[in-house]
Amino acid sequence: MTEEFDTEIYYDDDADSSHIDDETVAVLGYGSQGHAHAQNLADSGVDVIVGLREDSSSRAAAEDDGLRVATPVEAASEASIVSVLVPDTVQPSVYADIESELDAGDTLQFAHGFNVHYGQIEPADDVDVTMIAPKSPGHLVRRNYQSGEGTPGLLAVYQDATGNAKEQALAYGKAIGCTRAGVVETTFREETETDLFGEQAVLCGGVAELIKAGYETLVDAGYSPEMAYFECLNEMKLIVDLMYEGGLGAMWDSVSDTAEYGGLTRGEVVVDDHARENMQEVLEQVQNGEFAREWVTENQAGRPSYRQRRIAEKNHEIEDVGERLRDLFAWADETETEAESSENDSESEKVRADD
Ligand SMILES: NC(=O)C1=CN([C@@H]2O[C@H](COP(=O)(O)OP(=O)(O)OC[C@H]3O[C@@H](n4cnc5c(N)ncnc54)[C@H](OP(=O)(O)O)[C@@H]3O)[C@@H](O)[C@H]2O)C=CC1
Ligand SMILES: CC[C@](O)(C(C)=O)C(=O)O
Ligand SMILES: [Mg+2]
Ligand SMILES: [Mg+2]
Repeated sequence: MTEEFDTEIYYDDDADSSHIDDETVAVLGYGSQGHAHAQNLADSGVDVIVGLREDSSSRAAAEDDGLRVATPVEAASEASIVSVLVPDTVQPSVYADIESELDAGDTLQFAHGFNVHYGQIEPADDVDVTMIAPKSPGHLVRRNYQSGEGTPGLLAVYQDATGNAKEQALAYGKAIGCTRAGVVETTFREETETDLFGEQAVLCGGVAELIKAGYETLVDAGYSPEMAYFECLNEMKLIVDLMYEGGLGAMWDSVSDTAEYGGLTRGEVVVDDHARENMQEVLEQVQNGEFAREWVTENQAGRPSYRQRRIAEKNHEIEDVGERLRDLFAWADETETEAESSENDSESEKVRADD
């Protein structure tokens, strides 16, 4: 454990596998996170049972991967740790089905705090409620486990009925490979609010809008779509790789002085005070529950706005240009292989299903 920072970071040596070795873990869902947790747990010697609907499209994949599969109710009934890895929007109804299968002293384990934090799931007082949230898409959680690297994650304890919740969560984090890289202790509230803000304002929403706005600015000014694609989307990965390896400094060191001066003076023109005020508003809507209420209502209404926005995003010109360009260049094969290996990525399956 290191205490160099205010937050504590836990590694393999801080986790005692005996807290999970003799338990049965029900992994509900076999999508992005579910397939990674289930396979990593099993490879770490933990008894795993995957909980899926009778007619689940994921059932064949889980069985092909050598895992036992049952319904969520059967799996929860057999297990002492229930890892809830179905989509956030269906977790409340799946929880309602399995609630009566939880015995005193069992554990409800999450990878994101949305439903507990916003009161969509109210666990009984006599169960432990914990979170190990890998800070990564599920396919990398699996890939990093297999390569030996591990994936950084967060640990939080919402409810400690047994007095053993944190130790068991750490053992779970070790079994899925997170403590190899490092696990940071946090709370359900902090994980939920920072995760939602990050994906909305920066990682997913912010970056996608920045890319499209840059692309449209160049194309509207008469530059070729191919140039705009390379400049605003393709090169993004190469720049972010440098930041990932060595922070912003590594990126500024590697680009030309011209890029560095231009970036340092013009970046703040684009992300100006107005953009920062908008970010603040996005954060407030996460903090005061407005986003959560909107997302719950959107689902209850059958996702009309979500579907419409997905279609518009898919039909953006940059997607067509990118598809054609990726086919023409050497890295196309590698990209395709990675996408194909993401068979369990239900996000991409959902998009395909909506097509
Ligand atoms: N995606 C990620 O990388 C990350 C996700 N998380 C969190 O992990 C959790 C899981 O997310 P994610 O992995 O994206 O989920 P997915 O969308 O990938 O989950 C899909 C899986 O859930 C099953 N499922 C869907 N609906 C039901 C249902 N009603 N009953 C039973 N099973 C069902 C699907 O099976 P079927 O074939 O039956 O539809 C499929 O196996 C969430 O809390 C999320 O916030 C945290 C960090 C990153
Ligand atoms: C960044 C998106 C994420 O929060 C994640 C992969 O961590 C998610 O909800 O998928
Ligand atoms: Mg996240
Ligand atoms: Mg998230």
